[in-house]
Order: sequence, then structure tokens, then C-alpha cells
Amino acid sequence: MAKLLNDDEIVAALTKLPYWKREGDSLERTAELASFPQAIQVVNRVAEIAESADHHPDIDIRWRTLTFRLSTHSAGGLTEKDVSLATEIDGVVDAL
Ligand SMILES: C[C@H](O)[C@H](O)[C@H]1CNC2=NC(N)=NC(=O)C2=N1
Repeated sequence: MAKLLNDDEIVAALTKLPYWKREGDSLERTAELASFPQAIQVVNRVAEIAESADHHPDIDIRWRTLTFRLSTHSAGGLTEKDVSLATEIDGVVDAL
């Protein structure tokens, strides 16, 4: 099972993830895209990445604004899997 990150490790990871904040046991980011279809494109690409990694985000879709919440449910908190998925999501959002 993935190892839980401690508070210092989470703070260190967040210095490299400026769009993300910690909300308790989750990492959270909002992204506003140019249109609803673009937002759905991002969701579809993130879904592919999540399936490959077998690590799935919570995603809230409101018109063209997406909110991603990442946590490793099996470990009961944040792990390197969440940091890695956050980095991948940033790449998807940046690509549009
Ligand atoms: C069996 C499978 O590996 C698990 O159910 C995976 C699926 N996706 C997951 N996603 C997230 N975010 N946390 C998990 O603990 C998790 N577990």
C-alpha cells in the first residue's frame, strides 16, 4: 500500500504544485477552461490517466469550471500517488 505523506512532505510537495491546496486529507485544484467542451476534454484525458494509474480523482464539473480532489482512500490520506496525479492534471490543463 502507498505510504502516507507526513505534514512536512505535503508542504514540500505543494511548493511544486502552486495551483493546489491542501484540504484536510485531500489536494484540491480548480481550473476554469475556455468552454464546456474543453472542460470535458480535460475530464476525458484525466479519466484515461486515472484508469492507467488505477488512481481516481473526485471531479466536480460546473459549466467550464472543474474542481479536482485527490486523496488515496485505501491509505486514508495523501500519498505520492496524489502528488503524481496532481502533476499530471496540471499537464493536461496546461496543454489546452
Ligand atoms: C483496487 C483498486 O486498486 C483500488 O480500489 C483503487 C482504485 N482507485 C483509487 N483511487 C483513489 N483516489 N484512492 C484509492 O484508494 C483507490 N483505490
